[in-house]
Amino acid sequence: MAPAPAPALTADPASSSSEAPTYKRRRVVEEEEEPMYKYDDEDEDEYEQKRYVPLKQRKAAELQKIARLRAGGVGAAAGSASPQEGAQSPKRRAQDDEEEGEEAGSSVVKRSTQTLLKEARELREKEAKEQKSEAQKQREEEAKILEAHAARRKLASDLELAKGINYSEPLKTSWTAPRFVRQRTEEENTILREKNHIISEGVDIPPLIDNFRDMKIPRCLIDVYLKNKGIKKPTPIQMQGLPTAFSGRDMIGIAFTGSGKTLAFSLPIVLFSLEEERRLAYTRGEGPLGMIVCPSRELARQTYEGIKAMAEVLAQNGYPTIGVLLCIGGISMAEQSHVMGKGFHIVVATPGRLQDMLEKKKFNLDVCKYLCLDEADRMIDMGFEDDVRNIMSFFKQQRQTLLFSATMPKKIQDFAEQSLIRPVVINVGRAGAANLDVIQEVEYVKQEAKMVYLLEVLQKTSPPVIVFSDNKNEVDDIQEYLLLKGVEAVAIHGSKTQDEREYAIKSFKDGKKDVMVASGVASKGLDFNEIQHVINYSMPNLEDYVHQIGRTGRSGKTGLATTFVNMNTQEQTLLDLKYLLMEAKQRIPPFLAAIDDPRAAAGGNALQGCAVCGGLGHSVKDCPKLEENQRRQRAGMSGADGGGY
Ligand SMILES: Nc1ncnc2c1ncn2[C@@H]1O[C@H](COP(=O)(O)OP(=O)(O)OP(=O)(O)O)[C@@H](O)[C@H]1O
Repeated sequence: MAPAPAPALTADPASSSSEAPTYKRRRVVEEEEEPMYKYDDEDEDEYEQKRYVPLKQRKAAELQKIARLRAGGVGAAAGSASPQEGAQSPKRRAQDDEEEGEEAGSSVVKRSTQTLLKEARELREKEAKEQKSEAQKQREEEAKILEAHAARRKLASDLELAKGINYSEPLKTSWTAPRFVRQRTEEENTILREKNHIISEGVDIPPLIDNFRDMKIPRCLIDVYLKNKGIKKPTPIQMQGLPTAFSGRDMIGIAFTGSGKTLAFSLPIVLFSLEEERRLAYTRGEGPLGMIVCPSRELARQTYEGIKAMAEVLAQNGYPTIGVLLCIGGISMAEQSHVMGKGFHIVVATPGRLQDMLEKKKFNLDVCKYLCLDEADRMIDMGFEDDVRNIMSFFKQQRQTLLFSATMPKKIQDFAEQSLIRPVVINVGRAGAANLDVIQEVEYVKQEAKMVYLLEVLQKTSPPVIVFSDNKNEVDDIQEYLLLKGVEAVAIHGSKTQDEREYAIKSFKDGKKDVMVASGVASKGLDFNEIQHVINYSMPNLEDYVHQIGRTGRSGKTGLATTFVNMNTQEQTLLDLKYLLMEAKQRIPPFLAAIDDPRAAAGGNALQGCAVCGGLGHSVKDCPKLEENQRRQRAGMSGADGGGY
């Protein structure tokens, strides 16, 4: 390659020797018949050497040259001498040439190679720097957004906040793990946790226990209640969650849908009640000892029924009676006055009705020591945060607080952790990951073709099937269409009366109806018997999607989920969905595979996920949930579908 004869080489006053490399290089150029690559500005440069050019002009010419070379990029640079060389000071250039060696021929090749390499390296460095600063900028931007998002008050009662009450030690309970469990080393516990895919964080985490007998649960509950439900062995969230709750520790339990979280928080409250009642029987006006708050009436009722069944089995086996109250909107509390009349231990509630009852002083939380928020993140998302905080202000003493959900974005975890006392965080799988027992199929269906296609998709499995739509009118339309086509379908959404909702759930649960058409909120967390197929008539946000498909594939059985998407589905959501399918090793349809992640092109870590909603396909900067929250805040509305009251 031909060198670029630069004026600086001859003009360097530091080159006193006649053997100066500048000289040799000039000879080489002269001897060459034609340089392999010709520098466009060569002649001009030669000319410039021979006349005086004022400094200002020289600088301007240098700058122009650099700009031209930059515009040409690496490819153009390879065809020329180095753009950097053009920008070098004369002295530096002479030094470079000195370093390049004495021999003319080899010096030509060597110099140009080195220049190109140097140039490429510099370009790479420059690009890396630019990328780094881009990533840095993005991180800073995200941190700011998160800070604003986290600028919520602690999830503590106003009373506690006002009085500056800060409990530092967890509650003490009389429960202890068996000796052989306590004697296990931390390494042994770690191995057991790893074997069961449990990740626990916190200080002094209670050891996990992998069978119900060793948990010191009354025999009748194991032999009757659990056996009747086909429950023999604890699931991972129960192995770690039950000993943690029994020990009085605050906890955040995150495990995929259908993994048995309900038992992990219901059983401890039942056993604490039993112990209290044995110690000193509850009388009229006393209680509750513990509370479970759920985001929807149906979920509250389901949990209530589970606890009632446990209490009945205990009573039938000679244990004291445990009073359980259901406190949800849409039912007459007078019906349950007999429960309140006797004194009761447990309340299962939705936030609105609970708040109402507390404000009307129908009962109080003077002795309440146990609070569980089921689907805690959803409750906060649905706008119940202030209700929950208000409920907390009715507590008069330290409580044990438990938060459970299948989706718990890191930011809500962080926020909740601040409000708990030395909490233990238990994760089974990634928060927000789909249940691996669900086969997920995603189909592109045009908006106008959906209804007809639904009939075809219904044939994929035998009943029972749930069809989800997030629009109440659409829920009604789908039910009507299915009924017209002879499909036994019921519908449930927040605008239905309580009787209609209860009828729908009961007839579907009892197998009298094949299809339930539901809005997401109304059926969240519900545990129906062996749902074969979940159809998402339209794609909801990713967290709702995970909860909705999680109505099938429960208790270790396999289920199918079909989701309709089309051009109305946001690309962001589709990208989130694509990553979720990849994570669960599901088939990715070509139209999803074709969606590129802009972060991947920018060199970002695509699979890190959004700290606000947990979606893997975007960063917090583009979080649709954050946008939705802001929109709601501006409009001053809650996201509840009427389901919580
Ligand atoms: N140890 C167990 N072994 C087998 N089945 C179990 C076990 N524990 C609970 N189940 C059953 O698994 C089903 C799902 O349990 P549960 O409703 O508690 O799930 P979940 O984790 O709360 O799900 P979601 O997040 O959807 O609310 C229920 O029918 C329950 O009876």
